[in-house]
Amino acid sequence: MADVTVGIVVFPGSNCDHDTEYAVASFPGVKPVMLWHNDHDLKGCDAVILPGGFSYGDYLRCGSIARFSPLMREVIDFAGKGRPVLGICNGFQVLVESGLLEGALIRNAGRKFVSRQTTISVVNNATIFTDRYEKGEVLRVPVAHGEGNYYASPETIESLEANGQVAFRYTDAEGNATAEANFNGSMNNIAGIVNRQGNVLGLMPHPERASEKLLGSEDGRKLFESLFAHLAGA
Ligand SMILES: NC(=O)CC[C@H](N)C(=O)O
Repeated sequence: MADVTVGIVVFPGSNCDHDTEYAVASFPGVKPVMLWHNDHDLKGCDAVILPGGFSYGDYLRCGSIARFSPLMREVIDFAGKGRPVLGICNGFQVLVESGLLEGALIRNAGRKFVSRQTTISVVNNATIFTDRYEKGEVLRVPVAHGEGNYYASPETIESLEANGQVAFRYTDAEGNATAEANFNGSMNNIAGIVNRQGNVLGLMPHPERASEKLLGSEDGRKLFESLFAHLAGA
């Protein structure tokens, strides 16, 4: 695989930045580059990842202050040019607050922070982030969030579904989108979506925490593999 560089944006309060760096660095030919939120330069990276955490202490709403970080102007511009941007958990929240993805992430149904293993299914495997998965493949990927309840207007939900923008759904181990699997109350069991152009993905589960056997699951690896193969032109 040709060398690719992946920028990981560090906000004050990020706490999955180094987990993400570790996971990214485990792929041959892929170099993680840490990017400070207060800079203005994406340093020529081929893709940008907004990692999980508690940017700005989750004040107001998760991601709502991080969205105004100087580097986010560059990220919005980069995404507008069709370049790949991935937001994981708090990163997903920053993406919806920035308007790069539709909808909102509100308090979990049950009002509690939830940290646990989940099962999710690949709904759309025809994206640059998911094409190494089978359609309907069931993955074990952990979550840890307080505001992961995906919400949007019925019209938006309808268009996300119709356009194949739902990338992942919370399901049971058989791939059924049951109410029990939907622990945070997300509309249509939505765990991750892409933008209309397909170059921006946000998801609440943490693929970087499911990237090697020792962590209990490797099911998140193919997400990175899909993206990195795309970047390398493979
Ligand atoms: N792991 C995370 O990124 C958590 C995101 C955010 N702090 C929340 O609780 O919803």
